[in-house]
Amino acid sequence: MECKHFGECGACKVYENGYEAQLNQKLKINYDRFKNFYNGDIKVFKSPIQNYRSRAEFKVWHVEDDIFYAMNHIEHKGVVLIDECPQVNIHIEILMPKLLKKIQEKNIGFKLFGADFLSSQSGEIVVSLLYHRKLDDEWQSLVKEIADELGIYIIGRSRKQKLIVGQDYITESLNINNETYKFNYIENSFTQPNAKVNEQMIEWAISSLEDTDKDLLELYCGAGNFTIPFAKKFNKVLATEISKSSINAAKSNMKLNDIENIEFVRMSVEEFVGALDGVREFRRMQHIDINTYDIDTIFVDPPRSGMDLASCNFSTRMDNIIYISCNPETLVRDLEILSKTHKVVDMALFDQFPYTNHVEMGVKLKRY
Ligand SMILES: C[S@@+](CC[C@H](N)C(=O)[O-])C[C@H]1O[C@@H](n2cnc3c(N)ncnc32)[C@H](O)[C@@H]1O
Repeated sequence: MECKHFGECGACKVYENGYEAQLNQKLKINYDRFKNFYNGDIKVFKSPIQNYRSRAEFKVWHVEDDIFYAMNHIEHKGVVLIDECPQVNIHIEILMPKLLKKIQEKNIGFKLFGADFLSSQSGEIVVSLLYHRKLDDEWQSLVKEIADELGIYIIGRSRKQKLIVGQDYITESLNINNETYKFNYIENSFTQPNAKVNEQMIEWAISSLEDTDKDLLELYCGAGNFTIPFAKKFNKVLATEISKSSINAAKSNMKLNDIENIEFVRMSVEEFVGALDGVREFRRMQHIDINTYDIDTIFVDPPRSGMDLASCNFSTRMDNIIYISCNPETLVRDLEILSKTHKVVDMALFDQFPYTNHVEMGVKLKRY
């Protein structure tokens, strides 16, 4: 396990023991939860025990003339003031107190209620400052000074306003099977929160792909996090996603990695499945001739709500299904449908969210 104190660190030992105990507990719960679908070994992919989160959202709390980072209390009403946060990556952790100090020095804290951080592993950072007031030119010039002094990008957000100081994205490098992939992560769009676990998740998913000369269909592709490292394994890839900013980022990420065989389409899964079945025509699908695709594998990574019934039924037309889930409860519901035609042949637990009850699961299914 990584220790940021570079040695025999008592504090880290305490973290590590607590971490392992909780991870074992999560594993036990999920063996039990999925026992009706799978009784092989669940592969486990661990997180660093601290400094693992590449993005984090805090409230900004005002106490008289002072301001603090804060979070909602988990057990009761009210907030917890935060003076250190070892969960965020080391670059965000170092930045947090410095930024707060600058906000006070430059007097730009009036009606500031939130600060969202997004960082790459190399330390490129964009911070969104959220306000209950209109932001003016004076704010912009003071914030430019802060951004320059701290070497970060800052976005000011208030109702119907988004002011960009620098740029509204960072570029992350992921190491996947000893190759480097670059991704532009756009502020306020979905990105995987735990970079080290994300790398392991993509590697597991690649290892689950069959060698094939056929094509891949991906639903819920985001900014191409899986799509781009997958592309070499397939002749062509068709990938869909509902968010406009994510699909635009996915297209630019494809270019950033010199990949050409992916077609990204902005469509909800519901629209896409309907369009393929001819229920309705969509202009956004007009340039795609689905008959030129020979798809035998589908990869899905839905939000916490899981897939809908129509998309689950649609997926069962494929020989191979790979499902990444950030909510085991909706995964169980969806497996009830998928397992009627497909057998679960492999499962993995990714500890994206240490010290919480949440886990990310990976499932590989093959047609009976
Ligand atoms: C868990 S994220 C995964 C994104 C991507 N695979 C990644 O690893 O970064 C789920 C994605 O599903 C998208 N999404 C949510 N509801 C959707 C829907 N009904 N149809 C298509 N995409 C949807 C979200 O915008 C988000 O990008």
